[in-house]
Amino acid sequence: VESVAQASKPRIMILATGGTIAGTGASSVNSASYTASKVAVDQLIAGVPELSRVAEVRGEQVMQIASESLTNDDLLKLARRVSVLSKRPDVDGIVITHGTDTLEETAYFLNLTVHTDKPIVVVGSMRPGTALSADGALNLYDAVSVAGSKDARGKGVFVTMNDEIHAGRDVTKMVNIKTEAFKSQWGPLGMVVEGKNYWFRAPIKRHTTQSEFDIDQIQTLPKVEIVYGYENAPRATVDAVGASPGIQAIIHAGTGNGSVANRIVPALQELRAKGVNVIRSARVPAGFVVRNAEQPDDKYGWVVGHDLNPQKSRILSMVALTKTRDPKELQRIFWEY
Ligand SMILES: NC(=O)CC[C@H](N)C(=O)O
Repeated sequence: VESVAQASKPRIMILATGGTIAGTGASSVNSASYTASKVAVDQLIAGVPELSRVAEVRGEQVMQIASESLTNDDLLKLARRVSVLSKRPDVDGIVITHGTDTLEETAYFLNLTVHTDKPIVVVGSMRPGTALSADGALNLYDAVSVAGSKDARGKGVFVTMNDEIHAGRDVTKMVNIKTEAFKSQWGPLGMVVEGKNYWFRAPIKRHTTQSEFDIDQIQTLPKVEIVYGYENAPRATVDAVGASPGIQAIIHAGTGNGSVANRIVPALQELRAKGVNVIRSARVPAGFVVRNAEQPDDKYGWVVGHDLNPQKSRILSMVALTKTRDPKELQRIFWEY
């Protein structure tokens, strides 16, 4: 009877990439100063024996880095591994442990490019495992329970932090220091309590199996950079970034409703004339950029980033540019994903 019960448990792969969830501090009171990306995946799993209550887990160390140092090559490597594992009949779901600083970018990239119905959950922590009230163990337990849940199938990529289940597309790191670091402006999808999932909503934007993008067909990612808007910002920054060899799009992290300083508008227009796409996003952490408000996007051939923040706008632009450089098509993609 015991072995039958064992066999019926979902089989979850845990891919470890580093971050605070794999961090260690000098003492239990070091919640903020510690070294990230130290603990190996087997040790992480051994530290949470409760995982065996909800799943049969296996671990794999894909990399061991702080997420602020993640490159496009790292992202492609991780996504390809997730894609391969998601096709295996002995894998029911995938959990990725990750540093929290750029976790939202990785989660959105996987959401856009991995073709699977199987749950993929990206998870991190705000305190290292050595700290008082460390949050990584419960976050990981929650992630594994979501990855093994039938209710989570076909809903794209998730992030589980602080008992909440967030859509990888919507979630962003809003607060540093605190364990309630991750928020979605449209709300979380659900919660995990004692390993049980409670769902309240589902994502509406295209993802995973419904996506026109597929990691198995993406060889490289085009260069897309971000420039920040602020009082007295010079056009020289835009010019310098625009002169970067091979650049295909520039994300303008504008003020307010994606507004652009009068001295920067001509710099962006010149780049557009050279074939570089201009995406208007905003530095404001919530709301969304309205097309043709603040700037005449139709007239300039610019694209608006919808409700995606600058870093997520960069992820979607890179993925979209693997298929098209037409700003009308790019805008359609920004509405749909
Ligand atoms: N809380 C964290 O995971 C931050 C640690 C590190 N800066 C990273 O993003 O990997």
